[in-house]
Amino acid sequence: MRSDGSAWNARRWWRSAGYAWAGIRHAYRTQANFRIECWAALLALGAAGILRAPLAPVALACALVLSLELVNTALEAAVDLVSPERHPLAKVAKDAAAAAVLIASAGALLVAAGTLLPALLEFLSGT
Ligand SMILES: Nc1ncnc2c1ncn2[C@@H]1O[C@H](COP(=O)(O)OP(=O)(O)OP(=O)(O)O)[C@@H](O)[C@H]1O
Repeated sequence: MRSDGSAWNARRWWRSAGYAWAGIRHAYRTQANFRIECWAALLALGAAGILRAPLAPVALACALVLSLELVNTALEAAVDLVSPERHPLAKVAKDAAAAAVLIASAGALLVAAGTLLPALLEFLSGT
C-alpha cells in the first residue's frame, strides 16, 4: 500500500518535472532576456568556482533572476490570453512583472560586485 503510493508519487514528480522542463525550454526558445540570463548565470557560477568565491550567494542570485524571468514569461502569456487588446490593467501586470526582474537583476549585480569582484582582485594580485 505504502510502496504503491510512493511509486505513484515518483511518477507524478517526474511528470511535473517534465512540465517544468518544457517551461524552461519554451522560455529559452522564445525569450532573448532569459537566454542572456542563463549564460550570465553560467558565467557567474563558473567565475565563482574558478576564483573560489562564495558560491551560495551567487547561485541564489542567479536562481532568483531566472525564476522571476520565468514568472514574467508566464504572466505575459496569461495576460496576452485574457487581454489580447490593450488594457491599462494588462499594462500594470506586465510592467510590474518586468520591474520584478529588473530589481532582481540589480540585486544580482550587487551580489556579483560584492563576491566576485574582491575574489577577482585577489586572484589578479596573486595573494
Ligand atoms: N495588452 C496590453 N495592454 C496594455 N499594455 C501592454 C499590453 N501588452 C503589452 N503592453 C505594454 O508593452 C510592454 C511590453 O510588453 P510585451 O508583452 O511586448 O513584453 P516585452 O517586455 O516585450 O517582453 P518580451 O519581449 O520578453 O515578450 C508591457 O510592459 C506593457 O507596458
